[in-house]
Amino acid sequence: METALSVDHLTKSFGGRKAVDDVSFALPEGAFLSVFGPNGAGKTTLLRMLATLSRPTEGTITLAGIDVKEEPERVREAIGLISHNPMLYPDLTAEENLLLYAKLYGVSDPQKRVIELLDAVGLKHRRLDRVRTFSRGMTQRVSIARALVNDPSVVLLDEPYSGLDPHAMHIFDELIASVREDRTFVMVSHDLDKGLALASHVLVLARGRVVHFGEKDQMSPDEFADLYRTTVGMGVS
Ligand SMILES: Nc1ncnc2c1ncn2[C@@H]1O[C@H](COP(=O)(O)OP(=O)(O)OP(=O)(O)O)[C@@H](O)[C@H]1O
Repeated sequence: METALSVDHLTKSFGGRKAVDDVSFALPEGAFLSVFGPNGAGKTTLLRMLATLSRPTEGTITLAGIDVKEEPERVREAIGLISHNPMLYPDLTAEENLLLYAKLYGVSDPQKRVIELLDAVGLKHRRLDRVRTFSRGMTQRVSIARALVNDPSVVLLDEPYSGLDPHAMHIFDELIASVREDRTFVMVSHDLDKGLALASHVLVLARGRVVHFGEKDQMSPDEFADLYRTTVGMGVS
């Protein structure tokens, strides 16, 4: 199986402090990595480097065979990012926002793709409303549609469940299941149950370092819960 994502000796320093400290792991195509760890462990910093939003201080990231430092534009075409920032224009409608991204990525038949995506996230009926009139959960749903507009091979998710009600969480789970085939996922989550349910691989960080990386099935849920408790006990960095 092809390697979808390879992270080698990755470090990010802010001032003298290492937020991510010598992290290495590799994921095969189609894997779903859940990243866990206490506040300040370096999860978002890691995800931001994968998303080309932050430059590594040391080490390399190879995503879909492309070196992130050398060709960040090509990497951006291969990824979709769902984060706390919805990356939407509040004064544009849901449809206008998605059309903008679809055209930016050169999607063929953008109108059709946008309607499909809005339908998939349960917002087709609100497509002509401005995003500023949406609730947080609805905005999050448009943001999920935005992240999938370019049909990315790697999807990066930072706490995707935050702000979603149980119904929207269910829609999100179904959406992920429906787009999961042939894609690789990296998801930062504080929700152990949700994260483990989706994961094929698990990464636990504390103080920027890898505490555990492996296939989910290498450990029983109880063993994992014990490991996580110990990690959280390592505290905020
Ligand atoms: N732009 C920045 N400038 C300085 N320090 C930063 C910056 N971004 C993150 N840090 C520091 O890096 C460390 C890791 O932060 P990060 O946001 O990656 O943690 P996290 O695991 O995502 O935490 P949380 O679970 O609270 O979201 C923290 O000590 C944080 O203060």
